[in-house]
Amino acid sequence: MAQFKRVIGIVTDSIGIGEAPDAAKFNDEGSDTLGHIGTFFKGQLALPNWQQLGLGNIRQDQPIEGVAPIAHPIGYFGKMAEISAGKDSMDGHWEMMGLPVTAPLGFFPQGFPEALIKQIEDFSGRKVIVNLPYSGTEVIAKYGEQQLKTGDLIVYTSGDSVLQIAANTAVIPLKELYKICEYARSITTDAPYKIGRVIARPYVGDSAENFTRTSDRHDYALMPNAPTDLDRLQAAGVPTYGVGKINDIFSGQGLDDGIHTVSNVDGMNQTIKQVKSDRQGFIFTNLVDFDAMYGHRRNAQGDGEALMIFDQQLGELMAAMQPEDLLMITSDHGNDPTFRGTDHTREFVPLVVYSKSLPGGGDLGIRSPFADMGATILENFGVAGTGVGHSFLAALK
Ligand SMILES: O=P(O)(O)O[C@H]1O[C@H](CO)[C@@H](O)[C@H]1O
Ligand SMILES: [Mn+2]
Ligand SMILES: [Mn+2]
Repeated sequence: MAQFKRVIGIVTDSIGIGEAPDAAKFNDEGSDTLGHIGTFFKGQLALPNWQQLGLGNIRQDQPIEGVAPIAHPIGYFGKMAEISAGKDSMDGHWEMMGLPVTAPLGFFPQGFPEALIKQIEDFSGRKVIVNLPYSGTEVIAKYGEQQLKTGDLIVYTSGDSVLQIAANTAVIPLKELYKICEYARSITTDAPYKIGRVIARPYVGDSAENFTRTSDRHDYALMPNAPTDLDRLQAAGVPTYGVGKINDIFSGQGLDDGIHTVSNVDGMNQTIKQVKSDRQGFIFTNLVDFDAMYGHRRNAQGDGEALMIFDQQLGELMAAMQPEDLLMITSDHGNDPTFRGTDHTREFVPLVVYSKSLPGGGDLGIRSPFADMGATILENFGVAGTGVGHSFLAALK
């Protein structure tokens, strides 16, 4: 018998809580997404619901401005350290579900090899331009007008193992962009490429002043190379449901069902809707706006505002929860909006856990790997794991 009938896992994408022990390896010493957003807001960051659950108690020694530790948190709190070789969403989410990505994926900081570009050109009949690491909004601001005239493909990468193709849908229709990305995915899964994700980046607009990316972004991740905890849950008959980009990150593996979303607000509304329904099992939600709209854009104001909106919706979610529900909120990596560059940052991620049927107040300490989350969910549903993570179910008392 499951202790909790439902588990709701929410990933606030890219909200780290201070440099990880191995941050130096990533040149990310000093990064601190939540801490620096707090400082930026000069005490005006207010996350009362998350704080009630224990968010501020994770960092008693170095409090987050506006999110002080409280005497009696109603949830359990801790932070998690990643062991995967990369600091991308795929690494983070797979690791949460018991599959750390230990073999490094392909990185092409100087751009992709000519041979690969040529294959994409031959397949698409379009020329490839840029082929360098770039911020996705900057690359379309700079090359979008050229693309409008020529129909060339804007290929770019980042500090992650990603091949991204930006296309103005007025000259490269969405369906065509997806086809090209599917092709690019099919030729980059193995060595020497082994690219974590191919990402379709459609946008609209007729000049650099108004180019806007659309929510038709599509991520083509590598297939998990081994079963994840999602597969184990599914095989045991525990229903699994993904909200937001969860389905893309796992290439649908181990997910019975799910829904794509257009924003954080939509993602939370969809999650609340499921919680209010008679859905059972595991609901896994990713909220990507923190990352795509604010973290990579180094927009601390926007990031903090989005956190406060999330917190209000968290209040709604908590109100909708039943006593037999267990909520876990964590993140997949950092993306400090005050840090140099525009890439993810190697940080601890916050972990808070809550159920109406539990007294709360417990310190879960530092958990590593992220797979402790999946191990806890498996133990709850009585499903065997591989021993990669360590369940903290017994600490929830
Ligand atoms: O700058 P944009 O296009 O948002 O891309 C960012 O989004 C990618 C996927 O999260 C990251 O690797 C980074 O490149
Ligand atoms: Mn992410
Ligand atoms: Mn990102």
